[in-house]
Amino acid sequence: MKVLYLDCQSGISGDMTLSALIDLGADIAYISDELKKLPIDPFTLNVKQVDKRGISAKLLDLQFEESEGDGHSHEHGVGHSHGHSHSHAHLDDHSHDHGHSHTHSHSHSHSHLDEHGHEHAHDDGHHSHSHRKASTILGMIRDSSLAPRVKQRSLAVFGVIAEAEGKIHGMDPEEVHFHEVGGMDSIIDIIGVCLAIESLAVDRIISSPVPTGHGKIMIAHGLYPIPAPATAEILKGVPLADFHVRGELTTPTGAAFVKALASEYGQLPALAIENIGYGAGKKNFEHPNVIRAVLFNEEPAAAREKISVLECQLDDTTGETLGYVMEKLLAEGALDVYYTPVAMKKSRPGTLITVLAKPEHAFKLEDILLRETSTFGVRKTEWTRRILERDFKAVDTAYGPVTVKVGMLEGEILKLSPEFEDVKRAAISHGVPLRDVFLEVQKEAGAQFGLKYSDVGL
Ligand SMILES: O=C([S-])c1cc(C(=O)S)c[n+]([C@@H]2O[C@H](COP(=O)(O)O)[C@@H](O)[C@H]2O)c1
Ligand code: NI
Repeated sequence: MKVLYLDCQSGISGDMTLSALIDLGADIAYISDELKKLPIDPFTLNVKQVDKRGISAKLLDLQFEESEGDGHSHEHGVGHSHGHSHSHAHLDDHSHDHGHSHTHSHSHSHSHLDEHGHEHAHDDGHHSHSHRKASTILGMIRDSSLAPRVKQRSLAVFGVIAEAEGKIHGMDPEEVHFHEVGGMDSIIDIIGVCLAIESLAVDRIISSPVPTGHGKIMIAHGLYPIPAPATAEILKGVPLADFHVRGELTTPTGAAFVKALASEYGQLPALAIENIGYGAGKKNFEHPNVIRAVLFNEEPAAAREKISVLECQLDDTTGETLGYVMEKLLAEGALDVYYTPVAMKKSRPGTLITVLAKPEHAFKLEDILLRETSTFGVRKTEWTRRILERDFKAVDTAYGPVTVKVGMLEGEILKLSPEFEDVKRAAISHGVPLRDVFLEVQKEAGAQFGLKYSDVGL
């Protein structure tokens, strides 16, 4: 299973991410071809190699083809309901960290209010560009021929942005009219990233903590704080990085990737790296302004799981209490509990209590140790364990049905283990030795699963 780690040490934006994934090996022709099936402006998608403080990285080179006659390169294929000719749609037209280079001849003034032509749109707090209404973009994605996971991921990203914009502007998310974030570039960045993820066959995404940058940014709405309100809204629940740089490091689109696509936040996973890609931001800082995309190949997910290990040792607890505590821990969901005799300080013999638990049960089990034993503290460590896939099958025997636990490695049956309580019940009810029932289950289970007796772990 492929795992993608987004190392956002200099923040994250749409074009940086797309560049990094292309650098990582995503098929640019596939991305471009799939995007061209959508009703969007004609474009060419390229990347060029740039140097960002000594790191060679890909920079997105997205060019829109000029349309004849109107001097306006963007016909806004999504919706096309507006007749006015202001040139507003492109989110990279302002000074924040975007790598798109445009070749259109019409003059983008680089004064945001003007170039986005949005002043009119804000008179009543609503916007008239139906081509950038959230519901129109979401509809276009739903009606497209994009692969199911590409659709699902793109909808999730746009959904997160629409929710945030809706909250900021006090509107229904479906009715939100994107400005910068709704431009053709953004549509290409967002769906392009989802296509790139598909091209790399990524199943799981982890993101580093995210630095936002600080200061002010001029956008269509005016002079806004950094992080922009939409970015801040989207980043709720995402750990921020303790790295403070003047300027916008993370944009709403970048934040939305992290929020909608990553299932975990944290450090690089403890896996072998397969490949690394660097995507450049447009700005230059004292640090390399790049995002690093790292690809891992993980063992099949089912084969390894996380467990919590709880420990404490006691030198003043009775055997009666220890017996009671073990039963209680198991009843409350511990996977296993075991006691190890230990020699403790002051020459005292003691008992080390070890509890294996699912991470979600750890807190409750710690409570039991703290309340029911004399300990003043509990240690917790996180382990992973590789386990066989398992299934439970009923096997008919001369002593009635007995449940057998089947252990498999990549589909191959390695172990058949009769459930002890079933065997015990059958032995008692038939008045036969436990061993006779075991041997009978061994014979029947071996025959049912086509294993030799010697392969049946009885
Ligand atoms: O377009 C809109 S409404 C918009 C809102 C906000 C808010 O925070 S609200 C911020 N921005 C700025 O647009 C650019 C583009 O962001 P991308 O995610 O499309 O790269 C960025 O500078 C945002 O701060 C736009
Ligand atoms: Ni607005």
